Amino acid sequence: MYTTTTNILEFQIFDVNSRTGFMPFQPPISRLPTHWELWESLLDDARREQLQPADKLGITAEEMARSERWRSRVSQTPLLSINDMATSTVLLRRAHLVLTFLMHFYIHTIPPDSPVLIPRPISIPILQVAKVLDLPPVITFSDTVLYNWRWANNANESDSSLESQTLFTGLQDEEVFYLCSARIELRGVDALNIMCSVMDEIFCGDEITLGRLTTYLLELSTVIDALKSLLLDVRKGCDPEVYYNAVRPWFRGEDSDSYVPSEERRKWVFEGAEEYPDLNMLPPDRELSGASAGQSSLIHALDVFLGVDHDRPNSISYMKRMQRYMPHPHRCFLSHLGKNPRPLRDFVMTACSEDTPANSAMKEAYNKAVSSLKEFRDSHMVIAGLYIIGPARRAAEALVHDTSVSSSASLKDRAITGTGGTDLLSFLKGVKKQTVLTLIT
Ligand code: HEM
Repeated sequence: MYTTTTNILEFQIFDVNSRTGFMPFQPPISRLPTHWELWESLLDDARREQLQPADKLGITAEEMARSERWRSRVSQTPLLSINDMATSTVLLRRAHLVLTFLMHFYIHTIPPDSPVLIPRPISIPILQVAKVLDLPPVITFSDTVLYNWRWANNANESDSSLESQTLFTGLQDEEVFYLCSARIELRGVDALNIMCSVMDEIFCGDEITLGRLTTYLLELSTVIDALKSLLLDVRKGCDPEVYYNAVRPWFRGEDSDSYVPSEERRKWVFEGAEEYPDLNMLPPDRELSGASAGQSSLIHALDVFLGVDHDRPNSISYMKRMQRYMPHPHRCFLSHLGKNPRPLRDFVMTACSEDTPANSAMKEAYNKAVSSLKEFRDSHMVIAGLYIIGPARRAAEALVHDTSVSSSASLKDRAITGTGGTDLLSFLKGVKKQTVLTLIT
């Protein structure tokens, strides 16, 4: 039997809140209880000591030595049990955040020519926590954004008073970057509620449905326009060079150095994982991508709802892959939304077979919402150019002029030819093209 996806109770099943959307209604905890204090204090140390990524251009011997001392402390930390948190989602989420921040500090401070071996005090608990949460053992959008905020100074619940809880660098640029996404998630709640109303309307399908649908779709377009403005606001406090050179390096995944051939990329080895065969929750292809707002369930929900199809015939699409990095209930929400037996686009197409003013108005409103999503993606491409492609080119040029022995000739060649810029642009263009193809002509 058809059940509507739309009421608040169903939202709750999928851990979606009618006021905060994919962000939890209560701010996440900012520190684990004393039993796991060792993890929190190692993270405090990493930030206090301002550890630097080992491949930072011009890193000093003193900075490398400081990182090495910190890594040695991590390796000597006792292995803490997660048994006492296994039934608490709130604790598990903070544990995933703390352990993945520790893990990324650990990995990215290892000299570029040394293997990546994640020591047991981190590898075992992160695999255990990731298994219970059904998340990969790598930093995700949920760690940096969804479960990483609080209201500033206990202020009112207004999105302008948000703060991040945990940062790699302590820089304002990093916080602005995370909060840009957080504000989009909160503003997007209106879009989720409109989706509910639209689906209810289609379900009822009475005479005044078309008029109401038209109004809702125009509202949706306005909300998506607001998301675009919030995205562009990232430029107000996040400097592109700082983002690219100081912030982004920390949340790179195993596959992030796209200019390095995959067979030459360093594998991340989780020490002791073979002793826990039931922990084998890594995706079959061992993919461990870094955190990305491409993992935002909100944008995926807009795609699914409007009928933007990213699926590919013979391979799993980027968007599908990113869903593995979303909290399990949100992944289920998207899947549920995708199974809606009365998809909006089909409904509009069917209605449009009959040429009436009401049908035309609805089609126009639908196309306006899709166009707003396309324009969001246009702006996103501008941002990607500003924050990644430009700084990547400049970093590659600096590397070429770097005379230090640490930068090998082949690395310099690769960096200049393959900053990922061409791939990135053609990928983002492809996603945009799918959005444009969704318009109903
Ligand atoms: C400075 C800000 C941003 C930069 C530099 C940036 C960069 C990128 C990059 C490089 C990708 C390609 C895939 C990847 O590496 O994961 C990507 C994909 C994506 N990003 Fe962003 N992004 C930013 C902000 C955002 C925000 C705030 C959102 C929305 C919450 C967002 C949503 C997406 C989505 C949905 C994709 C998948 C492709 C698409 O749907 O067009 N991004 N982003």
